[in-house]
Amino acid sequence: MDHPIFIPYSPPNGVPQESKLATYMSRQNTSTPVITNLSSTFSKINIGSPISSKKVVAQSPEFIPGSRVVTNSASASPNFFSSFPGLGESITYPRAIDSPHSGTVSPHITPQPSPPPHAITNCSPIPQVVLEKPSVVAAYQENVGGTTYFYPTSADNSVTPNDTLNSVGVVTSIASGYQVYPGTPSHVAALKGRGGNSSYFVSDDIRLDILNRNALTLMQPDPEQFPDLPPEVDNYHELCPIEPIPSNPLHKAHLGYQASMYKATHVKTGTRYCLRRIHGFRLQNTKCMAYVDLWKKLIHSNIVQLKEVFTTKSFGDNSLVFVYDYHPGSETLLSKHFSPDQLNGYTDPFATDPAAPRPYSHQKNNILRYQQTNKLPEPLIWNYIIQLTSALRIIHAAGLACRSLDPTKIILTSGKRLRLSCLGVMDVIMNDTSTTSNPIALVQHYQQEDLTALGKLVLALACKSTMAVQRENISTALEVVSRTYTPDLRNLIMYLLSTQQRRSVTDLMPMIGARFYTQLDNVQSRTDILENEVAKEMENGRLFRLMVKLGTINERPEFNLDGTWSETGDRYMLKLFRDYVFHQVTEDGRPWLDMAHVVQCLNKLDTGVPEKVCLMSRDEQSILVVSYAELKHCLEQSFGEILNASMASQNVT
Ligand SMILES: Nc1ncnc2c1ncn2[C@@H]1O[C@H](COP(=O)(O)OP(=O)(O)OP(=O)(O)O)[C@@H](O)[C@H]1O
Repeated sequence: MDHPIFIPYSPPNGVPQESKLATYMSRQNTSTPVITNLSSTFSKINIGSPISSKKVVAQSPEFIPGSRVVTNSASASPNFFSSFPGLGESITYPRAIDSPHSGTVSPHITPQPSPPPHAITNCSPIPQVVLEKPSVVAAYQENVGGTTYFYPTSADNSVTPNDTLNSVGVVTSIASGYQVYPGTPSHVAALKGRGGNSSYFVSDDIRLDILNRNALTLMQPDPEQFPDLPPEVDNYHELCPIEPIPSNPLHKAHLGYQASMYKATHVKTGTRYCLRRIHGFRLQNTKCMAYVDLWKKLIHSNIVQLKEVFTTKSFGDNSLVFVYDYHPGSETLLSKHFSPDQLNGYTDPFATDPAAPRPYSHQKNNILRYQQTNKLPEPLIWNYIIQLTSALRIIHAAGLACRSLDPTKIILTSGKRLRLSCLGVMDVIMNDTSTTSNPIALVQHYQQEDLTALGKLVLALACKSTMAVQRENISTALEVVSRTYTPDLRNLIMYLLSTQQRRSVTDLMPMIGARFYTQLDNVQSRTDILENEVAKEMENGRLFRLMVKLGTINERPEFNLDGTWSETGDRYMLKLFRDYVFHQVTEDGRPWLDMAHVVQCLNKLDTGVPEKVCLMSRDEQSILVVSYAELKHCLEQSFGEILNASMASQNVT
């Protein structure tokens, strides 16, 4: 590790014994600090530092020393990887205190704004390049912000600055000396209209969506509004109704049984689940639990997984509870596409009484006008078909049937994701599969019913009316579909509604055809976008952890009864570093804010690169030249002390 170089301004030949710097030096048992004359030292070192009074060429100390030729200093601007000018070229000597922040000033700099994100993404960080073997016979040339850098390359000219040769002579890439988010990849930037964004933080739409889901996940019920909620039901507590509990007990669902939905937290794991409670239900026998076991094993991106089923008296009755994964912010297909406020002011013409004395042509025109205004885009309907058939395919393959393919039992979450939400309920409530002599034939019958239900659902979506699937409306509805959608969609519906033949979900695949590729492309593009968001947040998360360590150490009022702990030794160095990173000011004393500077410094600290940095004491009397490696050591050391002390105190208590 590099020895830090201490540069006292006054007195010239040493650091005052009582100074804070001295506390740092005295902790350096193994390394002898180099104390040197300020100006002579500055003329020798060539490092990035904010201390400068004039604009100088952008240069990154990570570029190979000695192998770089800078050709265009005038137009050079600093970039994300080299925010600061080199000390060797221009120095503002520490002055007597003359700043508005008298006594507490940070090093002065000539602020040089970071380039905009797109410019940043164009820079090439070339840290720590180690060309091991080949003799340098040619130069690789690169222009960064108007400055041309030359790098040595191998004899065959095939080695770029990012390349090195491993011991067996095979070209391999080496990673940069410190981690950094390299900017939006071009293939994601091209998806901008589809959600790509070039900021360094997660995009607004994704952020809002996640915030909303988090808020719903953490939501607690108002005890005054729900006084009857049991505090605990089986292994679940913190029950919170997902929908208003119907005051009218005659509001029935699921074959005559009232049902209600709750979000709940598992007492042991803290995971949130969705409980579907069937009120007043007595389970006659447990044979149906074999089906529950089959459902529990079914995992698919288009179904809400069933976790467990239990009976309980905690609600004051005999309730049957189905526990599912919780998908916050979901809405049913019914409320998304068939609620009155989705009908653009129209009333559903299919819902009007067919026996009403109105000429048929009038009714038909009415339907067509309504349908034209409310029509769902055909790609969206195919998107739904692909997702629903995808779920049905694995359900049927598992020897099960959905039995609840209904717009109220299909939930929709962000990204147009559909999930079947009520699986297994019918198998338990009806319990008919256990009483029949031929359960396989019964399941096959229900599978056929699933396909009919799918046909009706697609027809309802295409006509934007749940009434379109009524027996008396079907022929008109099919006519409407023929007029407004492709023959493929009509044929699919016809196939699903034709009950004479035995149908299979796999027969739908050729009907979907090449639309499957469109869907795949959309999903993969979305994955690319989300992966880029993760890449950003991964870096942000890493820097956050680093900031937590720094914040835990900096300004700690007292440690182990030592009130000066955070101001002395390693911690003093970290305090000066904190000033260097966050408290820069311009020459006229204004705060200088540059996110790129902060990110770059923290990244270098995290990795502990050998690059040196100039830290100035607040009284501006001393400058310390120290490597990031040394700072990292200080950080780890100091945080380790705090960590150990915290664990020791835990052991005591
Ligand atoms: N697994 C789940 N996670 C989160 N919310 C869900 C989940 N399943 C359903 N929901 C939500 O719970 C609410 C009620 O669902 P439910 O299946 O009872 O529909 P419904 O329209 O109330 O039907 P019904 O009138 O038959 O009860 C809906 O808003 C739905 O989005």
